[in-house]
Amino acid sequence: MDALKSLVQPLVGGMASSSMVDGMKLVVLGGTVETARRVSSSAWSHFVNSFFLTASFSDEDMPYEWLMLWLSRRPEWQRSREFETTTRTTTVGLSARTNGGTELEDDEPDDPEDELTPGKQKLKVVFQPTFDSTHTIYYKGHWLRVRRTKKNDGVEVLSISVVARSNSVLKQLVLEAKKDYEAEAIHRVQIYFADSHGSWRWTDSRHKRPMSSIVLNPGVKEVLLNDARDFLRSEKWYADRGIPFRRGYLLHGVPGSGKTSLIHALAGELMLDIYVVSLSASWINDSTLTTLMGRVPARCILLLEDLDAAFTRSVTRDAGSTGAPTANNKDAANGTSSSNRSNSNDQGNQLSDTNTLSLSGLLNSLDGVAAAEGRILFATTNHLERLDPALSRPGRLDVWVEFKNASKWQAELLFRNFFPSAESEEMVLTPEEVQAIEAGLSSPPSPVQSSSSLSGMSESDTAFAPPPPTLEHAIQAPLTASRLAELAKKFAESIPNEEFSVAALQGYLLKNKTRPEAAAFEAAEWVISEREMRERLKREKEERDRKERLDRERRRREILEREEKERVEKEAKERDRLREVLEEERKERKDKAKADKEKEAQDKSDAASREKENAEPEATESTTETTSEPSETTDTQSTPAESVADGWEKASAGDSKET
Ligand SMILES: Nc1ncnc2c1ncn2[C@@H]1O[C@H](COP(=O)(O)OP(=O)(O)OP(=O)(O)O)[C@@H](O)[C@H]1O
Repeated sequence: MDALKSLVQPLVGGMASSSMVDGMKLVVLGGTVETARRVSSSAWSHFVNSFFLTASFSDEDMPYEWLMLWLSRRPEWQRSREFETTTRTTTVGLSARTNGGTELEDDEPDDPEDELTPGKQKLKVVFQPTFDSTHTIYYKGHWLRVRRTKKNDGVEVLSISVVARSNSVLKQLVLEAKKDYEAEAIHRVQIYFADSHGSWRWTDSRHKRPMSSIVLNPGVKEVLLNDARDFLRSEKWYADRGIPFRRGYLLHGVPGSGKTSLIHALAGELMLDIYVVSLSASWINDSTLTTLMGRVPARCILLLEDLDAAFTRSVTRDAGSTGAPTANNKDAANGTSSSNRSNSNDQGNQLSDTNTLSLSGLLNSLDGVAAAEGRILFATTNHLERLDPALSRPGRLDVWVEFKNASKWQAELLFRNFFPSAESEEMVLTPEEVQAIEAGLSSPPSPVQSSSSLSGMSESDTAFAPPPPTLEHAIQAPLTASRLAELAKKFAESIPNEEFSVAALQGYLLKNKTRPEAAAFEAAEWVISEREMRERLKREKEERDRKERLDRERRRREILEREEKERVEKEAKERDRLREVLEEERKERKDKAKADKEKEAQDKSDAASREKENAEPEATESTTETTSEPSETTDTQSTPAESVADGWEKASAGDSKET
C-alpha cells in the first residue's frame, strides 16, 4: 500500500487528499479483479475446447428425437432451474414425448368435460429447459454438458460435451437413446417424406394398423404379406443369383379402396418404416428422384404415390378424366425428357414447367446403379391405363394388384369389423352399464342436461335444448354374434356389388357408428340417395361442361370476328395510304410534265431567237415537232405504285362483291 501511495504521490503532489488515494486504490483493485475473472474464464473455455468432445444434433435429424426422449427421462433435465413453458396439442405417441416434456407436463387430472366435448383439442402445458441453458448430467462415469440452442433459421441444435479421451461415450449415449426410442416405437410406423433438396425428412410416427382392419377380397392380403416376408428373408438367394435385391408392388385401382391403408398395415406387420415420394409434387425431377432413391435405407418401404403423374404430369384425379396421352405424356412415354413441357400452358391441369420428370428418369431411379437394394417398393395409381409397360419389368414392379370398389363380401366384413359383438374383446362393459342397458335406463347424464343446469337454466328452458341422447346413442349394447352376422348380411345385401368404394361405405358406417341396426336397415335407402346424388352431380357437371364449352366457343368466335375486323380495317388503311401515294405521284408527274413543257418552250424560243439571229428558219421547225412526242406517252404509262393500288382496288372490289 505504501508503494501505491509513493506511486500516486508524485502525480497528485502535495494536494493529494487521502480520499483520492482511496479512490485510486479501489480502481486498481477492481481492475485487478476483472482481469483475473477474464483470464480465468478464457482459461476455462480454452480448457473446455481442448479437453471436451462435443457432438451436435439438429432437430432435422432422427438422433435429435432419440436424445430428446432420452433426456426427458433424466431427472437432471427435469430439474432445470430455468425452464420454458409451451403448449402443444396432446398427441398420443412419440412426437409428443420427444418434445422432452412428457414427464414434465402438468399433472392436472383430465377434465371429465373433455370426454363430453369430442373434437375439442386438448392443450397441455409442457415444461422444458430453456434454450442456451447448460445442464450437467452424469452418465457412465462421465459428466455430460448438455445445451439446447436455436439457430437464426429456427433449427434447434442439441450439443453434448464430455471430457473424455475418445468419443466412444458419446457414441454409446446415442446408441442407447436410439434403442430406447426404438423400444418405444415398436408399436408405431415412422413416416418420412421426400423434400425438394433430395433428402428424407422424418414427418410422422403413426400407430401400426392391424392387418385385420383391412378388408380385401380373400387371399389378397395374405399373398402380399407372404411375398414381402419371403423377399425380406431371401437376400442371400438374390445375391447368389446376381439378381438385384429389390421387389416392387403396384397397387392400382379406384380411389378409396384401401391401397394406402394396406401399405401402412404391411409396414407395421413387417416392422418397416415408410419413405414417401409424391410424384405429383411440383419440384420432383429426374435428378432429385435418383438422389432420393439412392438415399433410402436398406430395409424400408418406399412408397411412390400417384405413379401416373410421372407419365401425364396431370394433377387431376377426376374419374371422368380419360388419361388419354397428351403431347407431353407421349414424350414421357417414349422415354424422352419432358423438358418441352413449357408448351403445356393450354393444358389447364398440367403442372408448371419446373417439373421435369421423365419416364427414363423414373426407370433409372428404380433400378439404376444408384438405386438402393433391400427396399420394398410400393407404387399406387388410380389410372393404370396411363402407365408404361416398361414398368412391369422384373425388379421394377413385379406384382400388380388391382383394387376395385367394394364387393358384397367386403361390405359384410367391413360391417362386422365396424361394430363390436358381445364376444369381441374390444367392448367390455361394466356390470352397471349392462344393468343400465337391461333396465332400459338412459345413459349417464347427458352433456346438454348438465351444462344447462350449470348455466342456471330453469326446467322450462330445457325445452329449447336438443333432446337428450337416447340409449341407442349413449351406450351401444354389444350385439350378439348371431345378430351381428344377420345385420352384416342384411347390410351386404343392400349394397350393390362393386359400385361404392370401401371408403364410401366406411363413411356411411361412421355416420351410424352407434346404430348398427339402423346402419343395416337403412343401407338400401342410402344407396338410393347416393345414386341420386351421383346423378345430380353428374348432371351438374355435364351442365357445367356444356356451359364451359359454349363459353369457349363464344370466346373463340369473338376473337375470330375481332381479328377479321382488324384485318379489314388494316386493308382499308393500306388502300388509303396507297391512294395518297398515287395521288402524290400523279401530281409530281403533272408538275414535272408542265415544267418540261415550259422548259421546252423556253428552249424553243431560245433556239428560234438564235436561228433568227443566224437566219436559218427551217431547222427550228423540225426540232419543235420531234420534242413534243415523249410528253404525251408519259401521261398514259402507269407507275408501280399505281398498279399496286389498282390491284388493291380490284381485290377489295372483288371482296365487296363476295360479301
Ligand atoms: N379395403 C379397405 N379396408 C379397410 N379400410 C379401407 C379400405 N379401403 C378404404 N378404406 C378406408 O378408406 C379410407 C381411404 O383409404 P385409402 O387411403 O387406403 O384408399 P386409397 O385406395 O389409397 O385411396 P387413393 O387412391 O385415393 O389414395 C381410409 O380411411 C381407409 O381406412
